[in-house]
Amino acid sequence: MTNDAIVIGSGIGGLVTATQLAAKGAKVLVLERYLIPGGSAGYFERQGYRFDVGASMIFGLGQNGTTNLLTRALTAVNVSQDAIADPVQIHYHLPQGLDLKVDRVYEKFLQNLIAHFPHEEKGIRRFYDECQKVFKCLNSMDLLSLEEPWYLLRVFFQHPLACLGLVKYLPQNAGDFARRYIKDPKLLKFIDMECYCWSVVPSDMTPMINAGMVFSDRHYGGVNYPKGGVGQIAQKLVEGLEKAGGKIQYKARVTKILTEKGKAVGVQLANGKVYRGKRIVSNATRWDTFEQLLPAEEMPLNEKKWQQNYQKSPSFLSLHIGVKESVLPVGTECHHILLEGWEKMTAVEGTIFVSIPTLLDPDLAPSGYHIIHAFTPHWIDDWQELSPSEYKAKKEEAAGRIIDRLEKIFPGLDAGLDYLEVGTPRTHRRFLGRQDGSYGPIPRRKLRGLLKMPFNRTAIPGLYCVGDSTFPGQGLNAVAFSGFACAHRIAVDLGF
Ligand SMILES: NC(=O)c1ccc[n+]([C@@H]2O[C@H](COP(=O)([O-])OP(=O)(O)OC[C@H]3O[C@@H](n4cnc5c(N)ncnc54)[C@H](O)[C@@H]3O)[C@@H](O)[C@H]2O)c1
Ligand SMILES: CC(C)=CCC/C(C)=C/C=C/C(C)=C/C=C/C(C)=C/C=C/C=C(C)/C=C/C=C(C)/C=C/C=C(\C)CCC=C(C)C
Repeated sequence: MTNDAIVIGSGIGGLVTATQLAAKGAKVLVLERYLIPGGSAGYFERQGYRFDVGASMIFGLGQNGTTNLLTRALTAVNVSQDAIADPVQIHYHLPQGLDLKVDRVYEKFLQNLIAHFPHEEKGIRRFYDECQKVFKCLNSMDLLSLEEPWYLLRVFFQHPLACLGLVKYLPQNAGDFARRYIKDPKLLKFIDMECYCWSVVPSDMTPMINAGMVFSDRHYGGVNYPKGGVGQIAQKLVEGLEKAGGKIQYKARVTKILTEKGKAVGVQLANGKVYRGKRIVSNATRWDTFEQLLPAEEMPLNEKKWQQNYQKSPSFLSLHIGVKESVLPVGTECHHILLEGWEKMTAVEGTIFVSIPTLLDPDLAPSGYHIIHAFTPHWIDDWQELSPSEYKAKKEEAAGRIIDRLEKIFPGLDAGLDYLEVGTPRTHRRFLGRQDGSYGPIPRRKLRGLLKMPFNRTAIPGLYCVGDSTFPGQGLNAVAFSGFACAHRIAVDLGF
């Protein structure tokens, strides 16, 4: 029997699409090139440590509202994931002595920020309260496919004010609101960093809808770490997928999307095997989908336009560190951002991101040790055409520079090292299957909010895209939304 849907890739976007469809009774096959599911939300194990490969700050595992999309995706296929609440989203170590913690409690966070900028109290409250308005609109309604007119009609009648609110915010960026309410240049730099650390662009280019989600959900459902590591989310989704009758194959690299009379009808694997499906879903990036899996010279016009609007963000240099527990004083927070000069915020090796998951789940490391995952932006071009010894030496030098800088917040780090593995943009390309190891698409210039971000259907009938190069972009909870929307649209198209 032909598959109802074939999903290329088992990132969170692909798995949410697959589980949603399987839960509705569709026959689903997921094809994953790697050995385990999860993509950027995967993991690897070395010497008793379980390291997260990418995603480390997890939204969407809350219990209430409608925006807890990871919890909802798991529940839909009768599985669940224990989550550990993170009391502080980020501890910022920023230039000009701006040392600040983003507390889970909204008012406490505002007070911490206002203490640094008492003259801007009004502006601070107006900006973050505006973000809360976006979130309240989203968190009041079922989140499904915006390409499905009956759904739009239904939510509009159920929640007219929330819908009109979202229509207002869709074409706007967070920076537009920040500059309207706030004047202090240092505070505006801080708002840029608040956006940059998850959207990889400053506030002027960060869609207001996404800022509303992140800046509010962290105080609502909160940032929660999945017990057992980030990789557990994908493992659980696969368990649910299989319970619901869906299938997944690993080491199954799709090299071609097959079309007949312009319609997507199946896929071909690297080993030549062909699978046919009524609908094909690509969880590979749009660049991979339209340049590698389909003939680049036949790229649809709207994809060319998308590439004119969005470019690949840099990749990351990642240090996966095992360290003696004595290096981290009691009370250290799980996530840190380090930047010494504002002008370096978006530069290569400018901002350093740090995640220490063992502070929340000690079982991820041998007893007496912690995991520190430190990462900083890097472009693949700087890592190409190196001999193996040059590559190794370049990794060691870069790791040395990062560790030196981290000594400022974790004195004794170097002396306390137990394990170090360095990942480069090449590592991300190879193991996560992402073109140039990119973290995802970023606007080439200031765009109108999310208006230019495509939904799931593509110009090729029968082919859908899901994941971070579809609306609303990067983030596990964001790609989970894209998965819900994609499955909804396909289910309607197939009459489920
Ligand atoms: N929160 C964080 O700290 C953080 C950090 C890094 C990444 N992320 C997020 O993770 C999300 C990624 O989710 P996603 O769903 O878009 O995708 P993904 O990139 O995680 O997963 C895509 C999957 O498709 C597979 N794949 C790619 N090409 C294939 C092919 N030809 N054949 C078979 N399999 C193939 C890959 O191996 C991978 O498993 C992004 O939104 C990113 O922002 C978050
Ligand atoms: C009817 C009418 C008239 C109308 C209608 C309208 C409507 C309905 C609309 C709607 C819309 C919607 C639904 C939307 C949605 C959205 C969403 C869901 C969104 C989401 C988002 C999310 C996000 C963005 C997230 C993100 C996150 C991230 C990215 C994170 C990351 C992180 C990192 C990287 C960090 C790290 C750090 C350290 C470590 C320190």
